[in-house]
Amino acid sequence: MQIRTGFGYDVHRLAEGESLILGGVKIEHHKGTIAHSDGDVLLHAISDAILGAAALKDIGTHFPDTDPKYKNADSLDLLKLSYDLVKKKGYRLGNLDATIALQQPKIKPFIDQMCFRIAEALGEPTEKISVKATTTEKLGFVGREEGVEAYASVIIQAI
Ligand SMILES: Nc1ccn([C@@H]2O[C@H](COP(=O)(O)O)[C@@H](O)[C@H]2O)c(=O)n1
Ligand SMILES: C[C@@]1(CO)OP(=O)(O)OP(=O)(O)OC[C@H]1O
Repeated sequence: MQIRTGFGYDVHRLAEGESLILGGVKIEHHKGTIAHSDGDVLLHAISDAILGAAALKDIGTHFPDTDPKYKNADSLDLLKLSYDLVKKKGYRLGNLDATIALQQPKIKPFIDQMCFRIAEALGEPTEKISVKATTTEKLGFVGREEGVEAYASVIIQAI
């Protein structure tokens, strides 16, 4: 069985009054992400990891942030479309593991819901999906609450 790995990373700036959407879940907070789409940094990292595993470049290539079509786009749709490309190339998700780096708020209460939304968008069981969170102990731009980062790694398998 052919197995391939993929890795994704994304960062978005945080600003007062913007929406904070992570893993398809809206989280009430005084700050949110600045982006062309809905700014779901976690789903962008996961989409890049899935595309990268199949050597299909990245979401910026497939869904450019200069295209008005993707203004305020739901990143669950972009994730689904990314996975459609990977499946078309003959691969299925083995598993995915992701980490969000965010100083505030605590997002642990929303993690299961994020995994559910991701699994639903991919049409895969939740057992294949893992999402974690960390602060950066108040260090760097994440620690200063200027931005949020996400890292994702995946395995895909040839069907
Ligand atoms: N935005 C965040 C950051 C972290 N968590 C959870 O808290 C635990 C402790 O975080 P440290 O950065 O102090 O290690 C971490 O393991 C996460 O479960 C969170 O919910 N939201
Ligand atoms: C998602 C896209 C497309 O709207 O834009 P943004 O929401 O700005 O996100 P980013 O991760 O900077 O780039 C990927 C783009 O394709």
